Amino acid sequence: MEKVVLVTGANSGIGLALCERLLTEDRQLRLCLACRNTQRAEAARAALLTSHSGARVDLLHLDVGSVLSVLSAAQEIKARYNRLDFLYLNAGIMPNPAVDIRAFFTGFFSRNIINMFATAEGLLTQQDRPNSDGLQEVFATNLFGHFLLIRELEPLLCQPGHASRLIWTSSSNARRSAFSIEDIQHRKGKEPYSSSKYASDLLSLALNRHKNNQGLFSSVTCPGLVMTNLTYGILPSFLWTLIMPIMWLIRIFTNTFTLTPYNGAEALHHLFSQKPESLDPRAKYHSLTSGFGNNYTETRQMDVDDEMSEVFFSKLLQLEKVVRSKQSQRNAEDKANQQYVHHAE
Ligand SMILES: NC(=O)C1=CN([C@@H]2O[C@H](COP(=O)(O)OP(=O)(O)OC[C@H]3O[C@@H](n4cnc5c(N)ncnc54)[C@H](OP(=O)(O)O)[C@@H]3O)[C@@H](O)[C@H]2O)C=CC1
Ligand SMILES: CC(C)CCC[C@@H](C)[C@H]1CC[C@H]2C3=C(CC[C@]12C)[C@@]1(C)CCC(=O)C[C@@H]1CC3
Repeated sequence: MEKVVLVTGANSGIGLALCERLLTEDRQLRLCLACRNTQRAEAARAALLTSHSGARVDLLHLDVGSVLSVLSAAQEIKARYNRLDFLYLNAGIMPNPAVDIRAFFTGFFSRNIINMFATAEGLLTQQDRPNSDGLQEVFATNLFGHFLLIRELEPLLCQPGHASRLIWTSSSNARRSAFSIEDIQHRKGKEPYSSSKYASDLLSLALNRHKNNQGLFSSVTCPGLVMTNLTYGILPSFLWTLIMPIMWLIRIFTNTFTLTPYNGAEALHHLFSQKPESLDPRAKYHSLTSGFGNNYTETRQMDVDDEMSEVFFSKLLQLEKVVRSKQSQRNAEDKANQQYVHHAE
């Protein structure tokens, strides 16, 4: 039976590399690239079909940071497919990043150097802002849009006698200290990216608790440090060019510098062939690359607890209600406006 796999943020970086790897693994696959940028999505599809002629690759417009787009994309998915085996929740942003150079040099000459390079702890801040739905953009894109998508797709994902899988692209930058259960959207802090990734770790745990008995299994991955559009946005390009040889050198000392999207997609690809029974709901699956360039996946325990994940889950359900009712109000207003224009004409 052909598997249906949907990947969000599939037009570049880790998402696109994952699609390449999945098509190499399973030629029968029906792959759906869910992307917000249609032009880039078409280019990605063309590239995939060049290396895998005859493959079944569909496109779907999805801006995961927009409630309206998520709701209409979900309708489209339910109309197109009668099953969804894998949903890769991969799209992500890190807007306006800034590196704390002083913290970098302090860390560089300390015992914390390896951890600093692996997790960017204390190094990175971002500036976030509310989007047109009134949600913080990083939270909306990296977490809430995906949550809403899962909720909308439950009829496909939770089918009796059939297991479906969620696979999150989290990060080594996900830190409990950056997340506040009182401020789940991270309105007040300067580490919305770290907070949103920690939130995905919490949500995955809660989803497993609530949905495993309905055949839905969630896992969290960490791709390591990968050179993609997201990372290239952190430093000016001349600086990346300057430090690139150093980055390849550091790779000898830390296996988390996976660097290429192909390597970064290792754990995401590894999970594709794992049976649901073998998954650990509290584990993060890390893509790692040895100094000799060999890829492997390692499981490490996440710093998450049941109580916090449960509170977080109920807060998300509450927010979902608010967001849905706002959206229906908007739809009603739009309809009324259209009727008004129609009558006026
Ligand atoms: N690179 C790294 O070192 C690491 C990355 N990650 C995570 O990996 C994931 C993939 O990022 P990466 O490949 O590095 O970076 P890229 O910028 O190459 O890929 C990000 C993808 O997400 C898409 N995207 C962003 N916002 C939206 C949106 N609102 N709706 C739909 N798609 C969207 C982008 O599409 P578009 O072309 O439209 O912008 C793009 O396809 C992210 O979740 C990131 O946080 C985690 C750890 C490390
Ligand atoms: C100032 C310079 C000479 C050197 C700066 C190096 C940093 C830019 C990088 C060191 C650790 C990196 C890292 C990430 C981004 C780039 C670094 C901060 C991530 C935060 C990228 C996105 C992730 O999800 C995790 C990465 C962890 C490590």
